[in-house]
Amino acid sequence: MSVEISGLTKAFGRKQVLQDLHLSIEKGQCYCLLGKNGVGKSTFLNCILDLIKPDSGSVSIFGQSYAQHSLAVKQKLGALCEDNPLIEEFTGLEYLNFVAKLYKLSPAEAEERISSLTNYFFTDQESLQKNIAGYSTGMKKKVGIAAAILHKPDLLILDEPFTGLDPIAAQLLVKLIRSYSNPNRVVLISSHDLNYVEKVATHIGVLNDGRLIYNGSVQEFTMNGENLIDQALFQLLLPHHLTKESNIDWMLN
Ligand SMILES: Nc1ncnc2c1ncn2[C@@H]1O[C@H](COP(=O)(O)OP(=O)(O)OP(=O)(O)O)[C@@H](O)[C@H]1O
Repeated sequence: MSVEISGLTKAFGRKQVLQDLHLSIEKGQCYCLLGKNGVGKSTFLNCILDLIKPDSGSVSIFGQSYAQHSLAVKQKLGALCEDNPLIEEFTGLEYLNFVAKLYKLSPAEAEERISSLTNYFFTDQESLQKNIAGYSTGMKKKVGIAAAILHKPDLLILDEPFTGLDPIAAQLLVKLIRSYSNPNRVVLISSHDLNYVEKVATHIGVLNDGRLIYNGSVQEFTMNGENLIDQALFQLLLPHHLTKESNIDWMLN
């Protein structure tokens, strides 16, 4: 059983963002979705999360669909969305305890998991006692990631998880994603931070013009490590760019 996406299509007005997209992600994979700005990565993840209704197509998560098993499916997934909505009037700790209650964690489980995640991610524990409204973007992101992972979801979806994190926090997140990945779970990430993608991905998907123009293992994508992921991506998306005449010479002098 895996995450199966079949024939997913979505347009906003006249803009066709996703076109008949098919994808199967197996348990054990850390699948990283790449592509240029505005190509539809967040739209795709939001369709998988049932936050956006596709125009057509279906999503099945470990054999279950939202139409038939909405609650059961939602209990199996955890997500960091791109806009990372939190309850800003709460403190970081209040918010995490609130999420723990939503997922019906016992008080002991909640306490253990929240304290381990906050100790892991936050050097400044005092800030967790303050309202989220005053947090920096990176601090909010760390709270969002902790909230997504608290109930140990089988499917963890992280939209741009590295953006806004300082290099220390980003490295900690790499370690956390690697520890979290196991043969019974699926991790699905959208990211532009290819240095970090390189460290966590087992599989790569490249979205362009509404379709997946690449879907396969990292080894295949990088030709067994001959290329870095950014080189492979550049070759795929802009093969002629490097040889084209530069039109930015005006800024040289
Ligand atoms: N609610 C919406 N209404 C209208 N257009 C939308 C909406 N959401 C997204 N779009 C459009 O759909 C396209 C895909 O947006 P999306 O945010 O999915 O791209 P992305 O690949 O995640 O981009 P980025 O890498 O910049 O975050 C864009 O052209 C965007 O303007």
